[in-house]
Amino acid sequence: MNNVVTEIPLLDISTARNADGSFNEEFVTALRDAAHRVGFFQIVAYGAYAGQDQELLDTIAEFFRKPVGQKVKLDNRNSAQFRGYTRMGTEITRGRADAREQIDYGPEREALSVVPEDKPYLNLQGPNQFPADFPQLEERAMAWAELMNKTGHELLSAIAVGLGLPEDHFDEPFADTPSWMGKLVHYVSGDVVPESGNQGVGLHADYGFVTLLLQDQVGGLQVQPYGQEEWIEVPPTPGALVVNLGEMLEVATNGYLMATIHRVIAPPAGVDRYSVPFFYSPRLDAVIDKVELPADLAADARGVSDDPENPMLASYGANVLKGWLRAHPQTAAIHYPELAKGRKSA
Ligand SMILES: O=C(O)CCC(=O)C(=O)O
Ligand SMILES: [Fe+2]
Repeated sequence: MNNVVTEIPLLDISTARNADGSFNEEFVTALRDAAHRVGFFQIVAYGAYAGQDQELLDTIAEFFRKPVGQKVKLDNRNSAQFRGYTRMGTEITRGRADAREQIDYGPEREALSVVPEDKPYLNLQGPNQFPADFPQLEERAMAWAELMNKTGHELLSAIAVGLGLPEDHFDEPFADTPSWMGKLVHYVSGDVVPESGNQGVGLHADYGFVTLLLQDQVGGLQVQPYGQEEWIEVPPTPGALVVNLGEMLEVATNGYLMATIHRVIAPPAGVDRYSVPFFYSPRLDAVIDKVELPADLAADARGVSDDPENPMLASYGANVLKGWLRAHPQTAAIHYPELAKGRKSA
């Protein structure tokens, strides 16, 4: 039985490589331990310019202070890609409204004109919705995404090395048209969205490979490491980025690495919380093969979670579309009526 985890590890990613460019063994071991045991950790020194994190959070706060009439011009119900603005309390997790509003965004590409019926997730390629009259939001969000893509690649390379694989093991599924996702999120207290209780976002695991999260100093993000009842808080830490693993890595490693369950408790009355989750993700049509683990690691693989409400799919596109349909039922009913009909809410 595992010991109870009480702390979220903190790693300095500027120590990830030796002077000759190879990965540093001590870093790789600490990363593997954090990823396996907790599934959540924080990193510092990831290469943001001084003040970049706060500037982004301030820009988001300024956007969300605009009247809702202006924000709904970017309504994600107009987007088959689920991009743009989600109104307060309309995103659903575990069947309950979340006390947050947000903008979802991704790579700016044209939607495909023809999508094969058996690959509906290819519809997720398409344009963003950003406010034309507040251009700094798009500029800063996209610059952030570039930094997060670099950081995500570095972390996944180090994770590969920790699993005894070549550092470029996971590169191919990310080549050409990777389908990363960013979110600009504003949480409010539960009394603003009474049906949420105090659910900022309900408990869930992330769909992709690696999530890189910028949170402000308010707090409320909680994690439930594998096999334990106790929730632990991810303490807001100036200069740090929170990292957690998604379902694709759990599938690929047969549960040696886990998509750890987490949630956000809504802030107290009158307090706003802002965060920027970034999901470092491969092409929509990527299918992830299981990796061959060294025997000592394979012995510690825990298998893939068997939650009938949340089957894990090796096809990245199918896995991510499953998540969008569940979280945004109104948008799903408009753009994916056949698929939306077939699923019960989870
Ligand atoms: O805002 C946060 O702190 C976490 C959000 C989250 O877990 C998600 O959007 O997947
Ligand atoms: Fe999450």
